[in-house]
Amino acid sequence: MRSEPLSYLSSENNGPWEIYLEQVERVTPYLGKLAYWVEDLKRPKRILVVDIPIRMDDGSVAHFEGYRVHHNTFRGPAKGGVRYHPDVTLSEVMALAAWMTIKNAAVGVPYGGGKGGIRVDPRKLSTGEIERLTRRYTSEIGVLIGPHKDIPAPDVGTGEREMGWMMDTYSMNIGHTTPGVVTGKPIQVGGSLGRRDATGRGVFVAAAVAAQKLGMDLEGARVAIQGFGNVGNAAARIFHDHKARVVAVSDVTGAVYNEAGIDPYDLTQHVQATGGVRGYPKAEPIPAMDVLTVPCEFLVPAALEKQITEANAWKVQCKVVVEGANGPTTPAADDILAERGILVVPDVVANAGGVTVSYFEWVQDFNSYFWTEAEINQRLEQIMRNALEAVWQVHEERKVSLRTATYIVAATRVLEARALLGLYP
Ligand SMILES: NC(=O)C1=CN([C@@H]2O[C@H](COP(=O)(O)OP(=O)(O)OC[C@H]3O[C@@H](n4cnc5c(N)ncnc54)[C@H](O)[C@@H]3O)[C@@H](O)[C@H]2O)C=CC1
Ligand SMILES: O=C(O)CCC(=O)C(=O)O
Repeated sequence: MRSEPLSYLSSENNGPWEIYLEQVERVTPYLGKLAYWVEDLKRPKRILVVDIPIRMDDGSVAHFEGYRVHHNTFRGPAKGGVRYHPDVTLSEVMALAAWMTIKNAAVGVPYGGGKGGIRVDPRKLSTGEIERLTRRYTSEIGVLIGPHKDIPAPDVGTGEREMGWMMDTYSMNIGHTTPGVVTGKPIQVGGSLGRRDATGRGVFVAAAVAAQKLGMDLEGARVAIQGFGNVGNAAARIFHDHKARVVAVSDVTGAVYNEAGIDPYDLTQHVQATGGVRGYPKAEPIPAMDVLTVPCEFLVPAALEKQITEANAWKVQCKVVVEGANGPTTPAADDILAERGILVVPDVVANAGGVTVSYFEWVQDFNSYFWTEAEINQRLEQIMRNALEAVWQVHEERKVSLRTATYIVAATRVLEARALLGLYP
């Protein structure tokens, strides 16, 4: 099948979208007849770029650039988070949307893939400005979102608060309360118990499965975590609750290290009081990027893309990388880690706990009947374990990395759906 390069992409090389395309290249030889359809994975279904003008507190008007991308909808409505970060680009949102397609198929939730974002540093805006930005963005992307079309959720720089505003704006615009339009909302307006910690909990389950497969003990295992937001913080607490030893943590303010272990609950209090991990008195400061290369059993990148690269992969000293972030490891780094015998549990299954509980939230919203936190956590763990077992089986049978194994499982599901929807050769 012929394919021309996408004309609307910038000349960016080695950006997240190129990383995703390389991952698709790597899975293609394993897709058999379904490879006929692989072009579908390389093209987002639709892209919306919006201008978001808002009134600033000083009376001026500022314009922000926002995006919503539907990568694929063969298996269900688009689904994926919304990122507020100054470096957000269309290429990045396209990749994040595509990773959602793969992830949702890998864990078997009935969604395609979508993602959104705004090029903004929310730390430089007041609460009122963020609220106006969120509401205007929601209205601007209103043509794409809806409980049966596309269901946004939190990502970097957004959380329950923004999801509440998004739900309210959408509900006002269509004239009735619509909790199912977003997930990751506050519990009081239709959110789900367990969603807040779900991604970190899923990361822990992925680490536990890896530990069992490799015959490692979780108790006392050293864990280093890059990023101490929704994902990194929950992962740190859950590892700690299971007697693993969190030895290093970083965030945008810096990194801290303590060989004897850091109590993430105590560190959270410090972060709440001071705005970041920097200056935490019960650990020593280290250079921010060293969090990726300290000696440990489990390394959890839980911040941004392209953190483990050709430049530092040879310095990584863990046994297992469990990707909490989306796209933290480049394909070249993947190869270096594999050569060095370091196992990578890839983002598209390791961090799928968030969207899995988002799925539970969506189902609960439709039924207006809410489950207990114990039910949520038990079902989450079951889905994660089933997905990881399926991926591991392919990894062992086909002798491919866990990432390619996950892509084999997921791309097969997406492209089988494609074939069943028509145009079969
Ligand atoms: N929130 C969710 O449910 C899910 C998030 N993810 C992914 O997990 C990653 C983190 O997302 P969240 O925790 O939701 O974001 P967040 O906004 O809650 O936290 C991000 C954290 O990363 C830190 N950070 C930013 N730049 C950094 C840098 N250069 N070095 C070290 N730390 C840095 C921030 O200070 C903050 O602690 C992203 O890749 C996101 O796409 C994946 C699945 C679900
Ligand atoms: O909960 C969701 O719907 C999506 C979360 C997300 O953006 C992700 O998994 O990267």
